[in-house]
Amino acid sequence: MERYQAVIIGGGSAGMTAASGMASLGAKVALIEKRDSLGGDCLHFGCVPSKALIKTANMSHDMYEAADLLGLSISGELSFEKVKQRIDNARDTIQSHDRSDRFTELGADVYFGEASFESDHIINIDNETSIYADKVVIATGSKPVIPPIDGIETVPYVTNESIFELPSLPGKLGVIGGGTVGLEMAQAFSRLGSEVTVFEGADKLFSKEDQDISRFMENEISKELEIKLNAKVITAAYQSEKSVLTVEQKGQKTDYEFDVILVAAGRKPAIDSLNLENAGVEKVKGFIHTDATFRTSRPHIFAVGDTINTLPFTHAAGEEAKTVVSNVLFGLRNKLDHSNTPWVTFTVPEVFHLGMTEQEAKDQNIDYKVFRAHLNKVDRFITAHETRGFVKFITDKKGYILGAHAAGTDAGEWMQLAVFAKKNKMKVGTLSRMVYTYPVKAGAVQKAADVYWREKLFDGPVPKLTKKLFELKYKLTNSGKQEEQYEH
Ligand SMILES: Cc1cc2nc3c(=O)[nH]c(=O)nc-3n(C[C@H](O)[C@H](O)[C@H](O)COP(=O)(O)OP(=O)(O)OC[C@H]3O[C@@H](n4cnc5c(N)ncnc54)[C@H](O)[C@@H]3O)c2cc1C
Ligand SMILES: NC(=O)c1ccc[n+]([C@@H]2O[C@H](COP(=O)([O-])OP(=O)(O)OC[C@H]3O[C@@H](n4cnc5c(N)ncnc54)[C@H](O)[C@@H]3O)[C@@H](O)[C@H]2O)c1
Repeated sequence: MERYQAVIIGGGSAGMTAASGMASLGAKVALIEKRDSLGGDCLHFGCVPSKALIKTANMSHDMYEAADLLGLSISGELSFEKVKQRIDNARDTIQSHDRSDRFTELGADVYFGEASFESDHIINIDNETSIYADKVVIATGSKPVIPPIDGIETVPYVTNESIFELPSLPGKLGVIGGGTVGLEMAQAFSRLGSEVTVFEGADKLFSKEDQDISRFMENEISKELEIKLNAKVITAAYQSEKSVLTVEQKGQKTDYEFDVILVAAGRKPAIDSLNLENAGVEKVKGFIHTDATFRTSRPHIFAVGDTINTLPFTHAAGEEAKTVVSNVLFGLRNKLDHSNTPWVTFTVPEVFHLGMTEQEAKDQNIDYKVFRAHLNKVDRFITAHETRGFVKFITDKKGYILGAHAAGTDAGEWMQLAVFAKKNKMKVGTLSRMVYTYPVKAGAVQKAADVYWREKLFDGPVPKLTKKLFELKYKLTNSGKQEEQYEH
């Protein structure tokens, strides 16, 4: 039986990072992936295809808007095949960076097959091969939750795993779940020309965001999409090649007919087939339970990424995997908390989230301050006619950043400044005292940060003191001059 210092199960964002880190340090490593290529959900069914779709949909939407605005006309029909080609092209280009030979060149052995625990140190691959692992990293990611809706199995619904393979653009698309996946997809399909309705069980959208952001975004998104809140999908049926959802809202039941249904009702860890019980690895609320060093209930077995209950994002999975490398190989106890890990929702406008929301600051009885700027006061956004949105910083009393939130065009790009400042324990005022090129979108960050100095300099005791000082100086200078005048 082949023996390894570390076996990594799952060749997605987390698994690939852990495997390349460990192999680069010279450890004998195996990486096991159940699909026939590496890359994981992010590459095949998640971030990459969805962002390629969103960009393409926005191009189409902006083109029609521009034509309208400039008196041009557009002819021809959108080719969904071409949309899919752009998605495939982006996927293929990134896939080439995630080739398995990149890992074999680093010295790792890559196995393609489904892994499960035979015992706490023996990993079985496809019921054929068994390998010995001194240490194990579980990085098997997550999969879509299919809610218990009567008849859902009779409907040919799609999830994020199949939506990018649709043969044609759906005329009418019903989306179950108004979370990140649901809204990003719903807006993109709507912008390509589908008629989209989103059914969200909760009473609001963007529920993890700061309340100002969620209220603003709910309003923005509702301008483009049909949103049904507090909507409970009770039954699903397939009739005459249409999917019919019966939805209960405010005690009333209504039937809606769609060409395609997207189920985007959340995700759960993909750990069912791992036989965790053979290794004694414990779960809590369906996630693998770990400590802050990513050790599970069995200290030689680690878990990272979407299998654990932290932040379900690619960059979070990657950072967890980096942290775990030295913990696995050198027995260190490096920890990672996600207080400086941002996330972005790639709707239009884009939403950026870092750290505490205002409500969280209130709940923790923190004496906080808020600094904000609206994009309609920022020249770059005014010149681009993209003034929908705002920036909001939440700081402690002294101005140290606790949270940073924004909605606006490309907010995910220009708000990265806030991550640097927060991680390096800077006051929000620091973001004011640097020279920004004029005019850039990051000017919104400066505008919000400027408020810190305005309050400090102009609302505090300083202006009173300087006023007195200037009055005194004026008197002294001018009283001499007046006497001189009288003498003449
Ligand atoms: C539609 C969509 C869009 C998203 N967009 C973004 C985004 O823009 N930005 C962002 O940060 N995050 C985004 N995410 C989230 C992101 O995809 C995940 O957080 C990330 O992929 C998690 O990485 P991971 O390594 O934990 O899991 P994955 O990347 O899913 O990798 C897990 C791998 O393990 C393999 N595997 C599973 N079981 C086994 C087994 N038994 N044996 C062997 N291999 C196994 C799987 O095949 C998979 O390749 C998106 C998710 C979705 C669904
Ligand atoms: N831009 C990004 O970084 C990005 C993009 C997409 C996904 N993701 C990640 O993927 C994760 C999963 O996304 P998701 O949108 O599937 O999950 P989610 O948890 O964000 O949203 C699921 C939504 O579905 C609703 N819901 C659940 N069951 C329902 C039902 N029966 N009827 C109506 N509504 C129902 C929930 O109330 C919730 O609002 C996210 O947490 C996110 O971390 C990230």
